[in-house]
Amino acid sequence: MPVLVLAGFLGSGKTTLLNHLLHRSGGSRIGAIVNDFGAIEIDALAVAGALGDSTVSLGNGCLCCAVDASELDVYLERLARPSAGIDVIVIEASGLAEPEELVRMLLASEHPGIVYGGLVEVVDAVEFDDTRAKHPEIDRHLSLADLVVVNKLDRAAADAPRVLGLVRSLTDRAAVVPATYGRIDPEFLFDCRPNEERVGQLTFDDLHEHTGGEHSGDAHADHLHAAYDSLSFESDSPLDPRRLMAFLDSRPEGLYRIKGYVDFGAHDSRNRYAVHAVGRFLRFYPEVWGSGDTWLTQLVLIGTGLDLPALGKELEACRDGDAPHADERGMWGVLRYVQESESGQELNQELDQQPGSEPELDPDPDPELDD
Ligand SMILES: Nc1nc2c(ncn2[C@@H]2O[C@H](COP(=O)(O)OP(=O)(O)OP(=O)(O)O)[C@@H](O)[C@H]2O)c(=O)[nH]1
Repeated sequence: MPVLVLAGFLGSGKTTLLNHLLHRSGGSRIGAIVNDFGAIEIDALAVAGALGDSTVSLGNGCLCCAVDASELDVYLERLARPSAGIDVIVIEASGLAEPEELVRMLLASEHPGIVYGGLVEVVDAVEFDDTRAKHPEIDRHLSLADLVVVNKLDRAAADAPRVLGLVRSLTDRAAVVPATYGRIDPEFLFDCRPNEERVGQLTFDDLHEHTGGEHSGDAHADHLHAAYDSLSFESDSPLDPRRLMAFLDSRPEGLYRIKGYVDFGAHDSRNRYAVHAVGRFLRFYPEVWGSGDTWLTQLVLIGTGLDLPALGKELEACRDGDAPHADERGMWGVLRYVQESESGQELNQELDQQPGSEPELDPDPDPELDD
């Protein structure tokens, strides 16, 4: 059974692409191993409808460091057994994982039924230049890829030819596929074949180094995630939408990624709100609460140079002390960042936040009434 690695920097669209594949894979059944950087497994929660036999979640830390190949084998074994009826396994790496390490782990796997199926890298076309400037190692990741999906082209239409050309120049014969919301033909995935030469470059010593001995503390010092911290926040009392918006509006530059689910209590008792921030991009996605759901807020914040205790306190201060008296205007700030439908995407394209600024789209018919 082929096992593919789905990698790409924080927020590039890996979970979105995986969800697309899970919905559109035709007759083929995809097993997923989802690896989250934060302690709360937001990505696993977001992998739609697939939780159960065909999805395994590995939380809290990058797979490239958190488990060794034999642990990964246990998870592969679970998905690869014939009774699971799975045709291909996709490992969604955390946005800070080292793809090379994951490939090595798969090549070192002792599971007889699996074969390394290639590396898929997802690129955020909007953030690509900034991400490369901050993390030159991204170029190396792309050079190892067998398929590169240049995503978010809806937000980078004018720049698409340049970004696609640049990505092509950084890859080594990999297929480069343009995409929006990760909507690629699943055939690309099944056709994705690892380049034997690149795989051959990972020597026996590399494999031995990774699987044979203890990791020394320094072995991972140059990994992308070494400079990143994460904060996981959970609250069973609802958050006040105005306070949360004030927090988000003033979030520090280093806070690159926020993801999770927010309970606004009586402000909207029908929906929880999935929230995603990637750089200055911010969106909320209302999702109707299920009857068995526990009403909770669960957030993961990831970034560099963060004062985590201070951020934690600020989030705690977003708790709503006055929940039963929710007024309908309280949600307006949040609703400005809701993408109503995919056809409404154009409206939202220009909504990306500038630090401290208000978005242009204003659903408030009478700004005087706003507090
Ligand atoms: N406009 C736009 N937004 C997108 C596109 N693809 C993904 N997004 C949004 O980008 C945000 C991050 O997407 P995810 O799929 O969670 O990204 P990820 O790579 O799994 O994130 P991490 O696991 O944190 O690294 C979400 O708000 C998505 O809805 C796209 O093509 N266009």
